[in-house]
Amino acid sequence: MAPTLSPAASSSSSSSCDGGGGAFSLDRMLRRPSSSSSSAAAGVSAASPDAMETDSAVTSVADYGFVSPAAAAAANMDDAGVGGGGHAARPPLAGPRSGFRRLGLRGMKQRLLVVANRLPVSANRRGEDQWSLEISAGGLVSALLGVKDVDAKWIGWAGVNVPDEVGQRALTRALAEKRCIPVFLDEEIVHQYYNGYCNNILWPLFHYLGLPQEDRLATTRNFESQFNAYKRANQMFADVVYQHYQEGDVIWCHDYHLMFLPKCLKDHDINMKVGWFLHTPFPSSEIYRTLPSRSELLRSVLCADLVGFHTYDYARHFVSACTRILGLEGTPEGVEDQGRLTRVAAFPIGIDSERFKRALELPAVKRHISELTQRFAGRKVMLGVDRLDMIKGIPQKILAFEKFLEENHEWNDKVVLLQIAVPTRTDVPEYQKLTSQVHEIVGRINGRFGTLTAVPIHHLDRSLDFHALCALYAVTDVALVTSLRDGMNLVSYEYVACQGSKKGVLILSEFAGAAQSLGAGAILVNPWNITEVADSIKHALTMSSDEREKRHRHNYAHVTTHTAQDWAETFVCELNETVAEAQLRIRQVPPDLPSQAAIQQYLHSKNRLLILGFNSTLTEPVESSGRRGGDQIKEMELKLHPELKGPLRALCEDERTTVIVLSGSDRSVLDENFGDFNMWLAAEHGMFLRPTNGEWMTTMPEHLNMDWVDSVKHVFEYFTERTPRSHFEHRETSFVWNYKYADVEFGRLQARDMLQHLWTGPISNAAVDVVQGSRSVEVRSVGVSKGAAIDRILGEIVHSKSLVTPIDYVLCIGHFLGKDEDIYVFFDPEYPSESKVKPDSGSVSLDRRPNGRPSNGRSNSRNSQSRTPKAQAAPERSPSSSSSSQGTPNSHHDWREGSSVLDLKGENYFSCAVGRKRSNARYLLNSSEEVVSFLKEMADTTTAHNGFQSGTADYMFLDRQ
Ligand SMILES: O=P(O)(O)OC[C@H]1O[C@H](O[C@H]2O[C@H](CO)[C@@H](O)[C@H](O)[C@H]2O)[C@H](O)[C@@H](O)[C@@H]1O
Ligand SMILES: O=c1ccn([C@@H]2O[C@H](COP(=O)(O)OP(=O)(O)O)[C@@H](O)[C@H]2O)c(=O)[nH]1
Repeated sequence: MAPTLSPAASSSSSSSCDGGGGAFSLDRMLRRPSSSSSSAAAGVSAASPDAMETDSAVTSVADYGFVSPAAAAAANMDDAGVGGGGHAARPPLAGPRSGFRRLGLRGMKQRLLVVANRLPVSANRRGEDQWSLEISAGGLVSALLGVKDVDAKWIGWAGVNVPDEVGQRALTRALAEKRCIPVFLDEEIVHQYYNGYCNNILWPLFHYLGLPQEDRLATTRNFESQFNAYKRANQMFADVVYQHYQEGDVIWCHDYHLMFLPKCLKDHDINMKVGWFLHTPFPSSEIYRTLPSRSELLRSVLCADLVGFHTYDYARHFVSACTRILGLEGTPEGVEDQGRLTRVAAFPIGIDSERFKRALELPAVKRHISELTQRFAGRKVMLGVDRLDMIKGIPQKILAFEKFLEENHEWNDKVVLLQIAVPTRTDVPEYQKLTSQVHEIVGRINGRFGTLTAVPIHHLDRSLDFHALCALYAVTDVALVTSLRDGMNLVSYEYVACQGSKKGVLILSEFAGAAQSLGAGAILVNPWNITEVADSIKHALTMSSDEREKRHRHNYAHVTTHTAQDWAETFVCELNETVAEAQLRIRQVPPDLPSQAAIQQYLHSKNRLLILGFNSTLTEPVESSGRRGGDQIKEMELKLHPELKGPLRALCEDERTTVIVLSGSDRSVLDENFGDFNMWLAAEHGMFLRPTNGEWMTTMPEHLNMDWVDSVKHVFEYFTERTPRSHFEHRETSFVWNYKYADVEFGRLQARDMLQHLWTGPISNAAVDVVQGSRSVEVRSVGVSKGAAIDRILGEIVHSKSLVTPIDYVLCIGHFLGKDEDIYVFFDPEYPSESKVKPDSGSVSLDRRPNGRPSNGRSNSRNSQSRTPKAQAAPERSPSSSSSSQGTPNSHHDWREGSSVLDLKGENYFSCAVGRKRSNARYLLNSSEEVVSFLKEMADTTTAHNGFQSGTADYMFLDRQ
């Protein structure tokens, strides 16, 4: 499995995937169709002849083949790529990375649907129903073409507007030959979605160029419609996926064009396996958060099961954006939202290096090489190959070259820079401006340094075919990659792959993803530092052959072992594993509270106990998200949800119901919110108890050691002062430091540091528990926990109410920290009794009661629960100390001995965690809003039920004294 948030090593780490057995296969995509099959389809003409393959051993870029139906049939595969004996017809793949988990029916292979904005071919119309197809240039296309042995279809836009049905049908047929499926986008949507939102907004932003600044108002106005078009376009891609999806397929969405797609897909079918990979950088959250639609896009991407990036940095930025902007939990594995994990990892892409090496052996390429060698004899040749995009730093590169010429006159006639600038996104004004800017600089420099016979810069505004490109890569002495930002940059990989004999030097921008993999062998530069780049050019041109060789060897080893195929296999394998793990996790998540059953059992029971947490259970929701963090002041002042007042009062007034609010908050907070309710209040995790209409008393175990308080206070003050927007609460038996509103990453670091202090500092031997929440650190005396307290609280209630009927219904709802979840277990009749006493739980302190009588721990309690109830009055006790303002409950009684106060079986015990998926509770409610609806319904139903019964039965009052 790929290590998450660390590079998913693309060469060896996926061997575990083989465990799934069988070959996952995308291989047809790369098979070269026979000439008959490629021209046989009606209306399909061959791609441009100069790009056609001349050596049968190597596939050319132009028809880098997708399987034809005939070829598929020959391999016993149907057109959908799922054939009866498909995989048997093919030899098993060699090597440790060859296997992907095979899912689905025996003999069928898992299929991959690659969804990317662009198909790997662009279509040119040759007549009403005639199309020619040509490979499109670009990193993503090159990488996926390098992926062999996977059974895939590619869904995307053919890069052309086809308004008529005849044309659409013909193109669909032609593309089917290449296992491509078109998404038809009309001109307006392409303008708004592709030129607008993708290339004018997301692309510059993701490459740190910021949002468009001129004419702010117009941008804001356009933004809305462009974003809507973006969503619409993503939905159109999704619609095509639905049509072709078969259960078990893997859907791999690519790039910033399709950030909305994971959501569309999961909304349609939650069981789809969806991966999303970003080919560009993901910027620092400080840049990303300027995007108006930032949250919607993040949330949509998080719908995917697996989210991949080229580098660890991009993955880290993404997780950081999710924590800071959405307020979600970033974990080493990814991003967690309400217990659902989206795995996030780095999967550095590679190339099909063998294809380049083989190409160098082709006669056509050799011819090119010899022509170029002659043409530039006596001069060193430097090469730049880029799409004409501002992120590629072409002007900066040329200016650095100018500076080099300026400072090194001896090189004036001895070096040439060949710059291939492939036109791209030519409809976007920014790109048009860049073209003129580059032309102007090139013209100026050539004018300045050129001679009658030679110019220093050869600038080509066009793409080259594969053979010409390989030849160029092979003959040049230096490659100059000066991207201002670049997701990876495959040109640098391709250059290294073709330099087996020459061992030329790679000058590489430190802002390209490739710098992380090729940084050791390349000369790394900051492209903004023109002087540094100029110096590096000199260094490269004058480098000793020994140094060149060493550097080259390093990079060559990387490029030839981290291939595109490894990349894709690792990603798909990881996606399969992620989904399998998620399914396991889901199985462990408790089910939703069966509210009807809980209400019906409640109605038909005679003596009920409701234990309710307060914070995030009964409180009114406060909008809170990440950095802005909602309303801190409001949230710090806990308030009972206004809609709960009525229902809660109705439940409390029912004679057969005892309600306890059990909270970590201190007494004043509970007094303020529940002072006039007919209920029991337990503050500070149950260390203080207030009976209905009574006074507070303490339930603290005797000898509770509080010597640690001063030291802890000192540590908490120290960290609060140094962590903006954090705060701490000092309670009688605990301290809580809360950093929910602080910068999440800083808060987490500070928390880690604080824990170090607490564990190793002056209180390391104190009798305290350090409890970590998701954004808090709490220190409590040993023995302070809700589970431990409930034992004492229950004893107190039993006494005060002189119970004659056993409690035959318990509902316990709370958003409790792990440590306090022992309360769920305390009542659970089906929980093994041994596990109810946790070594560090407060129940241990019960055994130290001064009367020396063992409190029986949980086993007695459990025995009594499982016995047939015999209503017994609880033992007599001395007058309650609850009348004193700070009394102590009778600690000598043992309310369970010889009595059966609990009559709980599985069906009348409902423990329920709020908003936590990992819980010991039996059930879940997802939010405090759900708690509100549930308690309302319970109260309403009970009122109606009691009303109906009141005329006929008085028994409800008979069970109590
Ligand atoms: O289709 P276009 O709009 O013309 O753009 C071409 C592609 O450019 C981007 O490529 C990125 O992917 C490469 C492979 O992962 C990576 O090496 C490079 O750094 C990126 O810029 C873009 O992400 C693709 O979607 C475009 O198709
Ligand atoms: O004339 C050309 C120039 C470049 N490329 C290919 O375009 C890709 C560029 O990928 P890169 O990752 O360097 O950058 P991107 O253009 O995707 O941002 C490489 O695979 C090149 O081989 C091409 O096919 N024809």
